[in-house]
Amino acid sequence: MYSIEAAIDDVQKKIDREKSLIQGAKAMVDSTGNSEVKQRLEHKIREASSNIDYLTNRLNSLMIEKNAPSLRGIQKAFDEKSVSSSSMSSKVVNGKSAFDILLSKAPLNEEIIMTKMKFIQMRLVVEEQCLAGVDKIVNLYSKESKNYEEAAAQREEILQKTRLLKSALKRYKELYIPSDEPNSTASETSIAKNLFKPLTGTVKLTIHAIKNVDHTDANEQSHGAHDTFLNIVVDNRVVCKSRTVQHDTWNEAFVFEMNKARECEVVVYDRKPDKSLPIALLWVPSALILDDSRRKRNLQELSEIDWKMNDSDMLPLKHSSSRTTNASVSTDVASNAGAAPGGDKTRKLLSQVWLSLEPAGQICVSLEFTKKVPNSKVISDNGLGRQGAIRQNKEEVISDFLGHSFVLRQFYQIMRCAVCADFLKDGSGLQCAECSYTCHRRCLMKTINRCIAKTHSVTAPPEGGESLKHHIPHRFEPYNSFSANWCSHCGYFISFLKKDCYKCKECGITCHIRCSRLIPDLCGMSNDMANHILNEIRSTKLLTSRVMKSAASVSKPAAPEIKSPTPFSFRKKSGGVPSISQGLLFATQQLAGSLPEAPPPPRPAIPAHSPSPSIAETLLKPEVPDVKQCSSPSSIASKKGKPRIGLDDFTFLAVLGKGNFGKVMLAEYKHNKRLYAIKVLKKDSILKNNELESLKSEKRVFMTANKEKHPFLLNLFASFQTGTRVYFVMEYIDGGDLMLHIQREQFSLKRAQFYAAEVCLGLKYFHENHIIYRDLKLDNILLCSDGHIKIADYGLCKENMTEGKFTSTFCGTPEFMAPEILLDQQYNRAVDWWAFGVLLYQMILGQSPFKGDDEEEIFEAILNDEPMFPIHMPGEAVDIMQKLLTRDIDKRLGGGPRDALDVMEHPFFRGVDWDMIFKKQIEPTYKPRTTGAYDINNFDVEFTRERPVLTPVNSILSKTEQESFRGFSSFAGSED
Ligand SMILES: Nc1ncnc2c1ncn2[C@@H]1O[C@H](COP(=O)(O)OP(=O)(O)OP(=O)(O)O)[C@@H](O)[C@H]1O
Repeated sequence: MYSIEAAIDDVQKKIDREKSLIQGAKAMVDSTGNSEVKQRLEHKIREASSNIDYLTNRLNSLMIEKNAPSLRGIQKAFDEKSVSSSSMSSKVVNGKSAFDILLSKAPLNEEIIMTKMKFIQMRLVVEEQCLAGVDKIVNLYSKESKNYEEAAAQREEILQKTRLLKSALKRYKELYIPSDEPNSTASETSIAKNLFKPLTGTVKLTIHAIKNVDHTDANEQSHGAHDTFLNIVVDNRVVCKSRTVQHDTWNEAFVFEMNKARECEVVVYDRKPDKSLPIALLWVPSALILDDSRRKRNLQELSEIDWKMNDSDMLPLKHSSSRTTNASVSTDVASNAGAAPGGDKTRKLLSQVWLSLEPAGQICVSLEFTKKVPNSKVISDNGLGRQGAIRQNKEEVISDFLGHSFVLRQFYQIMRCAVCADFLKDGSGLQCAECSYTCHRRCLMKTINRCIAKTHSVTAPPEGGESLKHHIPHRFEPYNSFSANWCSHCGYFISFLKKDCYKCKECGITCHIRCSRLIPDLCGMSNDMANHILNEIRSTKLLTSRVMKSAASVSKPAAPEIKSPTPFSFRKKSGGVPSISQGLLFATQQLAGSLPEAPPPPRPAIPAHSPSPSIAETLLKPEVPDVKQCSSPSSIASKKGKPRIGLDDFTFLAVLGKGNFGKVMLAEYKHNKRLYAIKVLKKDSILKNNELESLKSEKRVFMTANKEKHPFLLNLFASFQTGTRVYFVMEYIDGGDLMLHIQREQFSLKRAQFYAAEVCLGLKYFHENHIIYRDLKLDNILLCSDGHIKIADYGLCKENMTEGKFTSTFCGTPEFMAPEILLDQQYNRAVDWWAFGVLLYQMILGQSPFKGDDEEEIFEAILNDEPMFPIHMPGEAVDIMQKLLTRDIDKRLGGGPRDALDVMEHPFFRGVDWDMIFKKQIEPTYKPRTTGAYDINNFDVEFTRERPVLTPVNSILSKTEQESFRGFSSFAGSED
């Protein structure tokens, strides 16, 4: 149990210890004549003094906690306030580097101690794994063989490294002081969480020198000369060796490739005639390089921006730009992006910086990194640019076993199998999508826990199956420790000192408190033993049933043998895991079984409506027409007398836009010459990407928008389909989207506020109708000719999201995705308010709050960086953005039960008459210029220069697949 008195006592003892260390060292300094020994002792004195500083700080806060706990709250509130009110406060702006954790001069704090302990623990685990491997080799060969010798030497090296690491760990443990504040020190950085993120690129590492290391022969006689060399190790493979030097100075550069590598290590050796052993090491997990590379990029970009004020307008300008109009911002940005073909960019991460070696010493290095980003992942624009939305299909369930829905996952942490307690060596394993139970693929069949999501008891038997009747409950009690522990259920590393860990007093297993209810009551029984007993039960049962059967066969003729159902099933496809499309096909076949047979398809009609009929003819000829599609203008009226609509009724005039999912074209309705925007989606890609349900949902959301003719939501005129495509016929908004307009000119604060108010009402309506929009961005806000806006693109909407309901699909447009989506957590409508914050930031400041060269960097920025605001920006504007861009959903503006109302009441919207906004009675400050209905100047030339034709689709859909689109077509409210 934590007691402040005990903690104070503990810190005091630690301070005294450091003081006596200093005294001892000082006495030795006076008595030695060896300059190197002197230098090392002096370093030890400095180190102990810095430890005393840290410990004294901790002692002071403990005293406050003891004597005036109320002051602590005030202090905390003050700290928080000073962070939020400082508009320039940001990890990026402060220039904080991910390498700070390794800097030799970094003043100690709890975060550094915790992270270092985690680093060392992880490294120890890796060494442990290597040792196990080497041990196998040692046992395999005879003592005389060369392989044996090599393996034995390697073994000794690993043992020495382990000794060094353990001694470092001991040092940090001695400095650690427990705190009662929940999660005070345990808030892990993203680096600590994703230690094993793979990294691909080229590293240039220059080693300048080392100092203060414990050389093996540091005695009076050596006079500072040692034969020392370094190895650079990437994922346990030596990639570079340095030359041997005598005075710890190299100035040697090493260039090496990291290919999906997870760690890089510099190991310092003292060369000896018989064997050379490591004396110090530096461990750099890939996550550090990735994180620092991203921060450096953002710093560089920020340094190029000059925040200027112009009345109420904030204009971020680029130094390099001698622009007179805002339009050149986007040109600048675009050319900057173009400078990185293939996504390769070299970043100088460290320049002659001293980092800490473990267990003692420092190393001076310079580090450059050129990240290799696959072309497909490069974000083409550093500033504001179009970005398609992404939707990740749900991970494929590859096995249903004991109620678990196992998906194959790749982890970026060291994970432990819940069955055999061994590590997931290559980071891949099975995890239940429902309860997070994690195991090796090979251990699946040895699992004995049932998924609690499906039953109330973890050991309940499967239907007709066997179960263990043992109930020996674990005796769990809260546990805090420095040692590396993994959860016996979900397999994740248990964060140090997070007060969410249990350890069984009897058998010693550890788990998260939240996972403890999922662990079966089999204290003291190994998984192997449990399986053994289960097998015994099974064979006894089988034997008994055979005996019974043979007794019965004396009187009855033998019945055919019925195979007992297997308790698990792998969903198989030829050659392994089934594909999503196979799964879908299966689903649609199932669905088809419940649908009435469709009439045989009529002969395809050749449309005569396209601006280039010859192309259209060739394109459309092979199509299997829609079962309900009208084939000629005369068929506008259906059997029921309701009008029908089809491809023949439109003339395509121009391409207006393209997204990740479809293409939007301007089309003229032949019957009244009215213009519509038609979104065209290919059926085969809908099926291939498992997006049938979202297509249907998109249409239902259109219906919801149509229902009230909401002023700020795009309405649907009709929908129809051909054999290969589906079409949404939408009202045409001729002013273009806000992405185009912001690239033309910066919005004034007033203009941004006006658009934000209208968007806010659109979101409010969606949320009231239990829809989360999930794709708010400038590209999806269209500007009408009267200057008002309409929200478009309902492709990512999630319906039925009543209050308190959560969902989990990973989707959105990278720069706008809320942290909870990125963290794979369950999320709710608050994600729309996060995106609203990003949108507001972009509209007001003309750039994104979270930037990166690729998706990965953007995601890291969203999870770690604080957005920056110009110093002169009005307080309410900063405040609303900070409140919307709050990572904690419960604290996020709009995240509460009052939803939009809280946003509408924020001082940023002070003076806004929401009723007048809704009735469009506020005159917009800006109206897009158009010369007439057919003017497409408000659309990106990137799209409008394309020919408005439908490209050929080669695939032919089966009847069942066609059937799955039944019900899509509708016109003026009528369904097919
Ligand atoms: N009704 C419309 N009137 C005018 N232009 C439109 C209309 N609907 C869409 N657009 C234009 O087409 C572009 C792409 O449309 P949309 O966002 O619906 O496609 P998408 O494939 O779903 O895109 P994303 O990948 O962003 O989800 C829009 O950014 C806009 O410029």
